[in-house]
Amino acid sequence: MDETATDAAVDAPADGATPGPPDAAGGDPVVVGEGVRKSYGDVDALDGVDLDVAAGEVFGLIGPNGAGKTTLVRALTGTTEAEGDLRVFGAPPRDVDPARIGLLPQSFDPPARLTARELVDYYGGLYDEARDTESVLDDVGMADDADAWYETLSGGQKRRTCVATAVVNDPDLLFLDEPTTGIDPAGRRAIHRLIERLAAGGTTVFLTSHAMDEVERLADRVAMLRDGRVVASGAPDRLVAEHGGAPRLDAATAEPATDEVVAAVAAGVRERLGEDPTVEATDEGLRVRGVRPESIGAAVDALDDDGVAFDSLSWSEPSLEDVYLRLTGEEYTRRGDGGIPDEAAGEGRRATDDATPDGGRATNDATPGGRRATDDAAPEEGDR
Ligand SMILES: Nc1ncnc2c1ncn2[C@@H]1O[C@H](COP(=O)(O)OP(=O)(O)OP(=O)(O)O)[C@@H](O)[C@H]1O
Repeated sequence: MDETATDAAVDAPADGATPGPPDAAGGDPVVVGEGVRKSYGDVDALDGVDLDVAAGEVFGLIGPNGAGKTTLVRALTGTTEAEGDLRVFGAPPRDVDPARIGLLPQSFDPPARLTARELVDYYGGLYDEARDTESVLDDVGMADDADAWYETLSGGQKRRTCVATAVVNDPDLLFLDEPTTGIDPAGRRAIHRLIERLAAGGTTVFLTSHAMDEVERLADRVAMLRDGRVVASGAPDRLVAEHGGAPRLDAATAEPATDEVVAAVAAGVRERLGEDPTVEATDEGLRVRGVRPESIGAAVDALDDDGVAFDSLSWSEPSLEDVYLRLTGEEYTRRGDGGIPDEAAGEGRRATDDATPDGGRATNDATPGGRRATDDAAPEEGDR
């Protein structure tokens, strides 16, 4: 667990200079990117990214659709060209021994008329040394379905099989681009356990995911990309402490909360808790921020005092998801003020205001295990 490598907030400087990445703790970083840039036509997919990943670390990369996560993974695995200084095990990505790298691309369509076992066997056969196929299938929860053709597997089973092909060479550095998309909870847990086991064994893991709970659970450090820039990075708990906001009490009310109700509840909470609360109308009802566990009763009493009829109540600590929502400016309340911090609202810039939010592109990811194709010649085509 590396708590020291990167400060909890690293915003790109206004003058465009690219500060050197903070030192990763304990020896040379396995992955280094300094001033990494990549454009597709007018779209700046990466706009000066600095990062470093220490050996044995699980590094989580998060960000909205189109933020540049997959492009960064591709740049770091040598499957696309990018400007800037990129080093993996101290070498340019394309010079790294593929046997040391595992790669699960975001989009990966292996031959459909092979069984899961044959696929893992096939990818394992590309290396001088590979793990035992059966144990890899077992790791991803595919042992029982190993004889089914890939094309007949469910979406989640396919993804598990793809994960298996990415780890069959027992890589030192594993890139997982949204590994659990479409996988059911049991399968997700199996993948999480696998990542934890690999990390415990010394594998460095570079993980992108939209599942904040997954990243919060697995990652030692997280970098958040927005519009091709790192807008925050650090250990998840530090990010939550600095950007997650206050604990909150959510009341689901039958009627939408009017401004009058919001003001009355705010006054009541202020009186009962002795603090200046933030009360907001949400889609579901009301949200009171800054309610500590010992104050939940007083906050509920304040709702009662004002005759707020609620169907349910929930209290929650801030999480990485709150950090994400605040720093992407996606936090939403019905009244629209959302509690979005000024620094988040003004951070970064929209490099691609007119870019399609989901990337709007064909599948063009790399083959797993470091056997590479590039998209540079035909960026819109699939490469598999
Ligand atoms: N091969 C390509 N050709 C043209 N534009 C591309 C290509 N790959 C990515 N882009 C653009 O670069 C930007 C970053 O895309 P990227 O796929 O890296 O984002 P992402 O963070 O991985 O998104 P998502 O969460 O949707 O997977 C997007 O605007 C996308 O449209």
